[in-house]
Amino acid sequence: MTLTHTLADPRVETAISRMFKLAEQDGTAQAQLPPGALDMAPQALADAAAGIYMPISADGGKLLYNLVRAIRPATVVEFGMSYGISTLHLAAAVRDNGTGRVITTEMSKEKIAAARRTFTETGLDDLITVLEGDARETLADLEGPLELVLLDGWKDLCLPVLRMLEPILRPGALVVADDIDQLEGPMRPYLDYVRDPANGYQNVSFPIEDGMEISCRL
Ligand SMILES: C[S@@+](CC[C@H](N)C(=O)[O-])C[C@H]1O[C@@H](n2cnc3c(N)ncnc32)[C@H](O)[C@@H]1O
Repeated sequence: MTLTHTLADPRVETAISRMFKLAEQDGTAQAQLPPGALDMAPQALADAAAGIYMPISADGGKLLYNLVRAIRPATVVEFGMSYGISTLHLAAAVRDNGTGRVITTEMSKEKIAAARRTFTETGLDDLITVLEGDARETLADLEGPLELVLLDGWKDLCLPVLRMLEPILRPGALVVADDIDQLEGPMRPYLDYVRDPANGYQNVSFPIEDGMEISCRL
């Protein structure tokens, strides 16, 4: 007997491959960012980077799918949706769990419009709530407990967003942060925080492409 899963659903597989293919042009789009773009305010940077996918890696997506399958969270929260590649992996796992939902956040209107179309095309839209605007505001009143959080927005905001969600993380919750190798500089305050035993996390750096830090709330 062959068991199947939602990542193998042709609608989902096609959308993910299409977006990974388009993301191969990220380097060209990135070169068009104005000088000093990384010093821009979060919204201005999001608007300037609207053409850039910046996705998790293919293996990172599979890891997220497996984590969600194993944990069976009632709510998955994502900081930084972009065009929704990671969101589709999370939602596919929620679909296969038969329970749960994904709450994701994005501040680029262009990306939100495109991602909504993709979520509808893939039939996963009923599981995904897109919160539009700055995650530091849109996630501020979220109700817990949270069992799985993906942090993939602007790197300097990962720590503030984690600190905001920390009171509603349930013991054993996993927090996954992407790009810890490639963007080690901007991620430094976040990594220093979660790796300090005084702050209540058990960590592992997972060697997938640009590196993912997986932190378990104690
Ligand atoms: C690295 S990309 C996310 C990639 C996505 N997780 C994926 O795998 O396809 C980061 C995204 O986070 C968004 N973002 C950054 N800071 C944000 C904030 N404060 N609130 C909401 N979205 C934010 C950016 O606009 C950008 O699209």
